[in-house]
Amino acid sequence: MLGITRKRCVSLPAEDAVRSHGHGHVHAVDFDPTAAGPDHYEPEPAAGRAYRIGIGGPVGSGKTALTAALCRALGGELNLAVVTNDIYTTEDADFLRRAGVLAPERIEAVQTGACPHTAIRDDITANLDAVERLEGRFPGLDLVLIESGGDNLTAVFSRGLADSQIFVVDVAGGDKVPRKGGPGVTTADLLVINKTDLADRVGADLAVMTGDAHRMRGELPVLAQSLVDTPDAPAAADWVRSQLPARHG
Ligand SMILES: Nc1nc2c(ncn2[C@@H]2O[C@H](COP(=O)(O)OP(=O)(O)OP(=O)(O)O)[C@@H](O)[C@H]2O)c(=O)[nH]1
Repeated sequence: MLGITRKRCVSLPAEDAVRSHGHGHVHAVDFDPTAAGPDHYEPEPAAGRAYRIGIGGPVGSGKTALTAALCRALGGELNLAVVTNDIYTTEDADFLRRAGVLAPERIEAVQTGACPHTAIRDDITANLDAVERLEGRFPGLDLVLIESGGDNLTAVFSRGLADSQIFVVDVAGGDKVPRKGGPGVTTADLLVINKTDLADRVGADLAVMTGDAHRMRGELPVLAQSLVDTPDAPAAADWVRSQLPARHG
């Protein structure tokens, strides 16, 4: 015995049943492994730094395309920068620079060298360094969009890195994806169902996708969009605008 209190599953007297959560025992601390919501006492972002929005989701769902669209929509009204994450390349940063959506020096590339979730959730140091370099280069930065590399349904941003997060899935992944859940689908501040223009071609039922998404997310917003039909993502841009004064003002 090490003489420290360890957070582990133990059996407690009946009066502590209030902490029971239905799998046959109670926890010694208020810990619910199925909890989906953020900490109610989550601190506000520190004044004087840029607001940070993480954009995550499965491979190829449209994260870079959404990032480009948001830069086009918001770059004229906000002091904006981007951090991209790729495993072995600077592919997404190169794409955004080539597309000319922001001045090249406003885009920083992080190479994770491992599964993307390791750099947005587990050890966020490289991403924080990139954000701080951008903040140093562009005083008064309003917003940094941090695009994750494509990962699976369990990959979400550490709240220490992103103030809000968008999770992007697409219809080509199949209309079963939203009901499969996972923290990206259930807890992201905005769920985007992308590539709605392809729904008929891949036999995906959009009503099923949005219905399942709302069922999995409760009150949290869901946005179905096509970046072919609306290349500047006006609804997603409005959502980003709504985040800034609410959390930063
Ligand atoms: N038809 C259609 N294609 C789209 C849409 N959004 C993105 N795409 C295309 O889907 C492909 C993948 O988009 P990306 O934005 O690179 O996807 P990503 O999630 O950043 O991909 P990774 O970074 O590799 O995970 C590209 O060819 C995009 O042009 C859309 O709304 N409709």
